[in-house]
Amino acid sequence: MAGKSVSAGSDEARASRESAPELVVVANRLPVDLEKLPDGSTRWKRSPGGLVTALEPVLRQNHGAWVGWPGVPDVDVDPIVEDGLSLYPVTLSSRDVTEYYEGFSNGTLWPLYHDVVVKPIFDRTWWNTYVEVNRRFAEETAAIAAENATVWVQDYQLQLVPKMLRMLRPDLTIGFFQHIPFPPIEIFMQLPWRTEIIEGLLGADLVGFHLPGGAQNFVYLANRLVGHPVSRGQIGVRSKFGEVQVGFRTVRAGAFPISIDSGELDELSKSRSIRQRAKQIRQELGNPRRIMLGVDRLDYTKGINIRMTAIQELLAEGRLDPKENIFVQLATPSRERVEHYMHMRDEIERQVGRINGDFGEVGHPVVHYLHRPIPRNELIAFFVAADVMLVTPVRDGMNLVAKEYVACRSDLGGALLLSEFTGAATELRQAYLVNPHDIDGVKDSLLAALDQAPEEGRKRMRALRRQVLAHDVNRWARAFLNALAETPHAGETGASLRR
Ligand SMILES: O=P(O)(O)OC[C@H]1O[C@H](O[C@H]2O[C@H](CO)[C@@H](O)[C@H](O)[C@H]2O)[C@H](O)[C@@H](O)[C@@H]1O
Ligand SMILES: Cc1cn([C@@H]2O[C@H](COP(=O)(O)OP(=O)(O)O)[C@@H](O)[C@H]2O)c(=O)[nH]c1=O
Repeated sequence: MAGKSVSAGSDEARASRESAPELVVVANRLPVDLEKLPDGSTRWKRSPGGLVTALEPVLRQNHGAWVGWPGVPDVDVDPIVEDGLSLYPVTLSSRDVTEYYEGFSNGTLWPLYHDVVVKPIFDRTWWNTYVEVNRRFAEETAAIAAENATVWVQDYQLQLVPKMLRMLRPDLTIGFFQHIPFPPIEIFMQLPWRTEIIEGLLGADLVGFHLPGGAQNFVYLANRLVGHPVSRGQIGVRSKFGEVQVGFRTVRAGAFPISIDSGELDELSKSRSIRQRAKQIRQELGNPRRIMLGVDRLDYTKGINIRMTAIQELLAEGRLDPKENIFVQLATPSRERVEHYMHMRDEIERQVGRINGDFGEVGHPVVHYLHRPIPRNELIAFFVAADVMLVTPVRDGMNLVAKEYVACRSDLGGALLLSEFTGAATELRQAYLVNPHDIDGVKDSLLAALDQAPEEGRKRMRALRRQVLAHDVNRWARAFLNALAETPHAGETGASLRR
């Protein structure tokens, strides 16, 4: 890759930075994945997940650069410029993928940060590779960013990058955003490398979280684990930031709930082609009275098994008629070589088989389950077609799908069943909010959502849409980047710091 062997501080590197990007996003994945086809050729396809959904439009509008992994191991790809967005691929070996991505990121940090919903694995080899790969991302970024550029590092896979990058390029303004929950102190303290992670994050000027609780946990840990003086007081949403004094630098921590391009989705969902496709989907499903929908990466945090259990029990109790109600679960394959994901898939597919075996008829299954990525327009048509959207994670940083469903319901139809344990639940208060651990509560709320009076449904959806349309992804990015630009420079300390 260009710039690879040039040291960040050399004259050559500085000269090439004159036309270099002023805004650089650094994320584990590029917004596109390289796909290897059976004939040996390759093509690019959109990467899964909400991080890409949120950041891609922002970066395109700002003609920025994106540093990330192209999604397959052992490929060396040249930088690409497409539609004003420059992509700088970082190569990961098969071993890196196993130990840094599947191992430390998704076998250690992911379950630890999601309430230890499955047991995290603490493996020193994985940690060492995590450090090594973080260093590579920092070096790649240091080599391409313009003088005094703004660099925005994303998510739990790259928590050491801010500190490493600051050491390589002290001229940069560095932001970090955590897309998954930042866990309660007692849980975080289990991590053998807890101090290194906090120190890594403290390399940033601004550390962002979806919710004030995450920011608060981080500020507390900066004091407890590293002994830095920190500010007191409650952290607000997009306001009232926490502060950590790191030598002469002030690091701020704040809450910035992420969102979607709601205006675009609203428009698209009203288009003739999407409306027609939504109608066709209902027909293809046999024109049932009511369609329930789930849309997720196949991840054990998403509570897909919980909604299946609720539906199964309601059918068994005769409270849900299998002739009138069908459930569509769209599940994108995710992290398929990680053991807990394999178990989850087996469990869900058993549940699908059992429900259809017990309650389906030939040609009329109750559950329609697709295990593949669904293209964006097709997803939008499903959102328009569905009567109740089921979002039941046991823990989720935000959950953009919940917001997307709302943005697509300009007809004020449909109902959103939403777990209290998603970031989205703090904003979408007029959803049917459920505790996913309380199956009876989930069942009752599901029936209430299915049977809601039309006026009640419209009232709820109107309020939900007001929230989602007013708080879009652009507002999120602007709020974060403006706060980053206003971060006090070295020496300008906050008022009330405590050790
Ligand atoms: O890259 P993968 O391992 O395939 O995973 C996909 C993404 O999943 C996670 O998404 C999170 O970010 C969303 C946007 O902020 C948020 O709504 C959701 O609650 C999170 O789970 C992960 O954090 C990303 O890094 C992954 O790319
Ligand atoms: C299943 C599916 C999803 N999408 C899109 O992916 C993101 C998912 O974001 P969310 O915040 O809900 O969760 P994670 O980031 O995965 O943890 C959302 O924009 C979906 O529309 C998709 O494009 N295709 C799919 O099949």
